[in-house]
Amino acid sequence: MALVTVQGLTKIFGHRLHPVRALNGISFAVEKGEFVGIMGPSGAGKTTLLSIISTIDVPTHGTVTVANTNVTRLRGDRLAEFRRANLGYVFQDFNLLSGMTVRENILLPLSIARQGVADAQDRLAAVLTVTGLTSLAERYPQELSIGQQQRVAVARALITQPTLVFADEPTGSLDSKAATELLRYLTTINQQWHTTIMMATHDAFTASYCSRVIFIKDGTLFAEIRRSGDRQAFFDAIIDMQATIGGGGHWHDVAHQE
Ligand SMILES: Nc1ncnc2c1ncn2[C@@H]1O[C@H](COP(=O)(O)OP(=O)(O)OP(=O)(O)O)[C@@H](O)[C@H]1O
Repeated sequence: MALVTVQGLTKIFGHRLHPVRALNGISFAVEKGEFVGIMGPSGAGKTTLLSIISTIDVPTHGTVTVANTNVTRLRGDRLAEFRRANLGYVFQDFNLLSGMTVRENILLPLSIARQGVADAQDRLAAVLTVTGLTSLAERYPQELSIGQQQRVAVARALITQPTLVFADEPTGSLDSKAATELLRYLTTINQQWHTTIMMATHDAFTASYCSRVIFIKDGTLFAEIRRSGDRQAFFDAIIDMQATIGGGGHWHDVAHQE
């Protein structure tokens, strides 16, 4: 049973006379426990796709089902409740609050959702461990490296124990060492907690940590590759696919070194 089903998704932006078709009838499914990368040239529709699946935007046509709920139909309180119960968000500009410690930033989503305090402390200990932040819990964001700040954003996304985590260019502002570290933590979360992750990225190295990469071009599904062997072989396959998809797109494909 798929956790996410995307069916005939179309998004048209702009004025009737100058429409921009960002998504063009795209369909695919994601199983529970997958770590899925979304790649494609600049303007292919990656952010638009992730925004609609994550309920931040609505499609012009088509449906998205997450955990048996048609999320494209949800509005108001029911949408807010669905997000709180099921979804976690990690973005490139991670928006930590500078007046709050790491611990307070991570706990913030729970105070909004009014979870019991005893449970919150258990969850806090678990997410601090899985993101390697236990010793930094009482620091303020500005006392951390950029990579550590991004891990706080991941911990904050995980504190509600979401079924599905969305990451849009999560390594975009990190150097290669911090990116590698973050990707290792995301892999641990995916493998130990079975959290399903959907991640948009330009970067083949980043995508090589996924279990499957979906390539989109001009708002439609171009190809997909599954990781079967080691990460280096998967990285090479991703680079080959980027060359194949090529065609007028712009890749920011600076390979990271481990
Ligand atoms: N709010 C908007 N209004 C009009 N056009 C938009 C809007 N958002 C996106 N688009 C257009 O839709 C298309 C897909 O954009 P999107 O941001 O989803 O691509 P992307 O694959 O994430 O690109 P990038 O890799 O450059 O971030 C582009 O042609 C873009 O210009």
